[in-house]
Amino acid sequence: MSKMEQKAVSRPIIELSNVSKAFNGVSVLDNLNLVIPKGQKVALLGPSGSGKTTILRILMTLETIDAGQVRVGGQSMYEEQSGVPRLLPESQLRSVRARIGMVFQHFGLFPHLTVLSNIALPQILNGQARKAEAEARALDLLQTVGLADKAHLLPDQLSGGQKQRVAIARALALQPDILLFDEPTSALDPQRVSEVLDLLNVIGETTGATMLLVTHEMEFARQFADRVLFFDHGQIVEDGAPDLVFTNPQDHRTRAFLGLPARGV
Ligand SMILES: Nc1ncnc2c1ncn2[C@@H]1O[C@H](COP(=O)(O)OP(=O)(O)OP(=O)(O)O)[C@@H](O)[C@H]1O
Repeated sequence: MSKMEQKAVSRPIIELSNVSKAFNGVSVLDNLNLVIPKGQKVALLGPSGSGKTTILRILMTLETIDAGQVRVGGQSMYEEQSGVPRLLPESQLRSVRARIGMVFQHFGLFPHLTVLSNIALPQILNGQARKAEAEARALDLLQTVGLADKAHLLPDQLSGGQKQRVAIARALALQPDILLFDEPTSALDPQRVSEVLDLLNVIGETTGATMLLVTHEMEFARQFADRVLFFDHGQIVEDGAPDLVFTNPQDHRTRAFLGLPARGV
């Protein structure tokens, strides 16, 4: 049994059922269905504007859906009112939110806080730890991402790759079992990309977290993912193991995106 098949038999941690979303009347996600088993590492690929980031933002409740349902760990995030999905009240969403961490494309660090405080603060605000405990955990995480010696610097005193590692440490601080990454390598020099890949692999192995990653870098996706999804106009047009999807995609839109000849040519 392949790695992907093994994970496919474990229970789903994320389920999007018939999810639609439009911005200003323009459809971005079109009746989308997606089931992600616990522990899977999924790369989301596809043309710009195809809806990849919107999926991450919906899971973070930074966007709401127009139709359908989203479940995390079996818990629904929406209730239906007059046929329209409404996000559940904050008190009921808290446990879902606590499970999900996101690393944003441009890091999203607080510029006036030290690296250590950037990682400690969410734990304190979340009521997960008091200051001393939060800072001890932040230092541990900085060790994990190889930046223990930068704890007292401000984010602007770090390189892009280092900022990215701080953002990853901050997402890990709340011990989520789902991690979302929006183009984690797009702001980095090419030589830093393999460092991020190594770090994500270490995190995957040590935490067993389910990871969803939006990227435009095919080689990165191939090395990172158990499963690759290609999006086109808000639909998943290809879904499979990286080796299959990159070498022999079935859908003509994926083939065009990858620069492969149409089938039968
Ligand atoms: N808050 C918003 N308001 C209006 N339009 C939006 C909003 N968020 C996203 N969009 C639009 O929705 C579409 C899908 O955006 P999304 O960011 O999900 O695409 P993407 O596949 O991640 O693209 P990229 O690869 O360029 O990041 C785009 O056309 C975008 O302009």
